[in-house]
Amino acid sequence: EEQEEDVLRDLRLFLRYVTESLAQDRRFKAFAKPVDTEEVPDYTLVVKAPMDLSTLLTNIDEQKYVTVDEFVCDADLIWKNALEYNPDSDPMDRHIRHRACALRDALRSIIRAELNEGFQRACEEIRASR
Ligand SMILES: CC(=O)c1nc(NC(=O)[C@H]2CNCCN2)sc1-c1cc(O)cc(O)c1
Repeated sequence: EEQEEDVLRDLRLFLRYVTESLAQDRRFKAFAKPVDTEEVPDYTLVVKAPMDLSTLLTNIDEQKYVTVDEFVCDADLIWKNALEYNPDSDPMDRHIRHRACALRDALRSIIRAELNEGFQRACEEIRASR
């Protein structure tokens, strides 16, 4: 009902704030858009569930997420995929891994700093009721 839609609207605002904060950080440029599988043909052989910051924003607009944890599951794919696709000692692999770990930490840090416990619980109760 109305109160639930109010909570879910606030969730979308919060998730856009988190995603835009990451998208503005120059360190995370490589994670901004889907990896171009024409340019990187072996990418889909290694990475089974691609994800990027622009796709997160689309998912938010399409009301895919009812809790912060559901959003974090998708957001975590971005850095997990990068670690998986860049396992080697190659300088470029190491460079991308450092940025993937920075994204992992920035994501958790923004959420911990800005998320109200009661609000997260209200979202989880809506998820449980559906
Ligand atoms: C995001 C990601 O996982 C990624 N990984 C890369 N790894 C490499 O290029 C390593 C792979 N091992 C052999 C030596 N090269 S490039 C790259 C990337 C960077 C962008 O600026 C945009 C984009 O779409 C993808």
